[in-house]
Amino acid sequence: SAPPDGTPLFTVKQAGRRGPTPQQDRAARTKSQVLTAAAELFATNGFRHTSVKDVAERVEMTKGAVYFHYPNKEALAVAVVEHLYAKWPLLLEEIREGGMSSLETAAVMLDRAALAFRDDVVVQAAARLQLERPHIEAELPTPYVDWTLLLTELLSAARDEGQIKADTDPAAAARALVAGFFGMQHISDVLQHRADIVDRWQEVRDLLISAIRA
Ligand SMILES: CCC[C@@H]1OCC(CO)=C1C(=O)O
Repeated sequence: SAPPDGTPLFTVKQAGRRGPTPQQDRAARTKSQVLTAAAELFATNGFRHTSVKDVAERVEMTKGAVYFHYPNKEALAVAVVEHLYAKWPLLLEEIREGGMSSLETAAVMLDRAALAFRDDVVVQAAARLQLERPHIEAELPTPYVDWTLLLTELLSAARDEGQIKADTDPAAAARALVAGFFGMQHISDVLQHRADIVDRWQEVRDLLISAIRA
């Protein structure tokens, strides 16, 4: 029922609203701009040839404004790589809503990953940073393991659902798909700046999936 002083209920709810304040919104936008600028520089020039000064200049902010969000260049690299790995559970959730089979879900996950590696500069930067990890003094997430686990689970379900051969080893097939995808995206990047990644991925995918499909 309405509050005793007659204030419409929605005003009271607005007053207790837990959403971000305009200041918090602005800080979140700035932080995102800084991360994207760092990703663009990491993707193009690599970790060692990118400075916090370069990032600040790219977003027309002071170095202090960058340090407010990220204490150093290594923190920027960690944030970029963490952004890469945060994408996949959300993507899996979205694909699962489509009600596809486990095998189709695995294939579509990697199809979408190919598009992300072609179009998303944060993903491109994360892939380069993972190759440069020996020169980055920070704890970066271990590469490949998330994908291998995700695909192992999907292929185990696909085997149980009769979509792939009963004698398939899901973990071995998952490792082959991750290796195939990683190698494919790396070669496409070196030779074609990933312009042909979708075609190259479809070749790898069709060969590997046809080898295990029931
Ligand atoms: C999906 C294949 C693996 C994927 O390819 C590039 C890359 C960057 O390190 C990956 C990862 O860490 O999982």
